Amino acid sequence: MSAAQGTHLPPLLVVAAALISADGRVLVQQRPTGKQHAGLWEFPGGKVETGEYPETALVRELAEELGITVARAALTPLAFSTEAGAGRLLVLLLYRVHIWSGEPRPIEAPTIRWVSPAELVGLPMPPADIPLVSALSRAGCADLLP
Ligand SMILES: Nc1nc2c([nH]c(=O)n2[C@H]2C[C@H](O)[C@@H](COP(=O)(O)OP(=O)(O)OP(=O)(O)O)O2)c(=O)[nH]1
Repeated sequence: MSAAQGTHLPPLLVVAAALISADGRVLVQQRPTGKQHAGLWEFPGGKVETGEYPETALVRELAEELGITVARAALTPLAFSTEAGAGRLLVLLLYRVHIWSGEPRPIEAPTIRWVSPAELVGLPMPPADIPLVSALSRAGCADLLP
């Protein structure tokens, strides 16, 4: 079945965060070995569980992956993308986040990095991230500040 025809499976909803530092840099993390897209850089986040609100899922994922606490009110929708994956449509929602408590540390990922929107463009990332990176780099560092 072609991507244009869609699939019979419901879309896979994934939420992710562009954590933005005081100087306008964005946090990315490397996907762990053994997972799809291993070694590529991604925005922290993960799958929305059945019955879960996207924002609740992202608050949960940021605590699990980076050890930080984020209020739902601190999540601002930034961009989204869709990608026809292996038999299932991925819908990726990206939120911007300026306020959190705790120091982000790589709990599940091998490495995290803070990069400028321009540096993001050159990083190897999953295909669904490309439109999100374009949205971020169009915004530029100054526009990303709160
Ligand atoms: N978190 C995240 N996932 C992304 C990005 N880009 C992208 O294509 N994905 C895809 C990869 C996976 O197919 C899916 C997220 O899966 P995941 O394995 O990170 O989700 P999870 O944390 O819930 O992991 P798990 O419990 O199922 O192992 O979304 C991104 O920037 N961030």
